[in-house]
Parts: sequence; structure tokens; C-alpha cells
Amino acid sequence: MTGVAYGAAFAHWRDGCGDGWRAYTHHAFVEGLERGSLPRAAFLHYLVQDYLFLVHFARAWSLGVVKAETLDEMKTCASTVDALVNHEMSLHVKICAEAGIDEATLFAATEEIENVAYTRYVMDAGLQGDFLDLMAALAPCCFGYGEIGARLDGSADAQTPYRDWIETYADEDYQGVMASVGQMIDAAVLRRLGPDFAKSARWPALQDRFATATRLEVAFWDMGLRGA
Ligand SMILES: Cc1ncc(CO)c(N)n1
Repeated sequence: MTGVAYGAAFAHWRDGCGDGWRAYTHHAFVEGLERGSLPRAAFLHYLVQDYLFLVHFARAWSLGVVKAETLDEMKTCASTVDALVNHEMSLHVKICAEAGIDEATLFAATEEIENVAYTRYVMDAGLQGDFLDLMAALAPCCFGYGEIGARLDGSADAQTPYRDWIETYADEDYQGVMASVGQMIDAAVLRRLGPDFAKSARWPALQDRFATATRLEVAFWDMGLRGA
């Protein structure tokens, strides 16, 4: 566990995942980024898939605007869509361009099944359920990369070629968006479930959504390691 705090709901969900959270945030792929030992081909394979992931992830955050009940929820969801499509994806476009992969090729790439499973699971959580179901499924992506970025910023090998990736997530812009997402989710949980939210009848189902999305993150790293 790191010192990054993204709110009370997240802390409950993370601790309710048991070893699953560590399997995600300390995955061999993450260690490869940290030490610089990750093969470039595996990184690029992951990055192309992650570009496609972010396209669908932005769609899911846009569904948050649709399912929101307050203007504050709408604002946070809209800012997150902006951060994804106008900022985070620039990293993918830049690194892939340097490797000779242009953006049209990225957009048209074939999705790996782990990518399809994850992104459509999140979208379905939001379509079938309400705003909280959607947030529980979106939370591991946001806060996991936030934790990884913050940790690796201090621990990564000075020689790692993945410094630009690490900095994207350690950056105060990304961390700032994640802090506001954490506050918004806490307020959304309080509004719908009350202060004893973790004892509410709905909590186990939300915990299950978070745990499933966390397992899908592990599968996404596995897919990256497997390579093209
Ligand atoms: C698979 C995955 N999870 C989370 C993030 C963070 O946005 C990302 N870029 N990719």
C-alpha cells in the first residue's frame, strides 16, 4: 500500500479485494517498467491496446455524465473524459509515433480479448446498473494507475526507458484528477448509501464490481507481457 489517498470508498474497495489489489499494482509488467527490464515489444503491444482501452474507457466515463444525479458528478465525469482523450492518450500517440505507428493505425488496431472483456464489462456495469455500479467498475483503473505512478516515480531505476510512462501517472495533473474523482465518488456514495455505506445492502455487489475490474486489470498486464 502506498501513501496516496483517493478517499474512503476506494480504501474499502481496495482492502476488500484481498491479494487482488497487490496482484494488479505489483504485477510483473509493472516491475518491468520500474526496472526497465520490460521488452520494448511487450510495452508497445500493451500501449497500442491501451490506446483502444482509453477510447472505450472515455465512452464509459461519458456514460457517467448520463447517469449522474448532481452537477458536481457531471463535472468530474466530464473532466475525466477530457483528461483521457486530450491528455493521457497523447502519451500513447507520441510513443507509438516514435515507433512508426500512426494514430489511424492505433485506432484501427484489433482489440485483444482481454481488452474487449475489460472495457465492455465496465460499460455493461454502467448500462445495467446505476452511477455507483459504474464508478465501482471504473475505480480500479483510475486509482491503480495513480498508485503505480506515484510509487514508481520514487522507486524506478534511473536507467528505465519507461520514465515518460511513469511520469504521465505520477504527474500532478493526473494525480489531481484522481483526487477529485476520489472526492466525487465519496460524495456520491454518501448521498446514495449514507455514512455507513460499507454496511449497506448494496455494498457487496459494488465490492464485487471493483474486484472484477481489478482482476481484469491483472489480465490486461498478462496480455501485455504475452506480447504481440
Ligand atoms: C488498462 C488500463 N487501466 C487504467 C488506465 C489508467 O487510465 C489505463 N490507461 N489502462
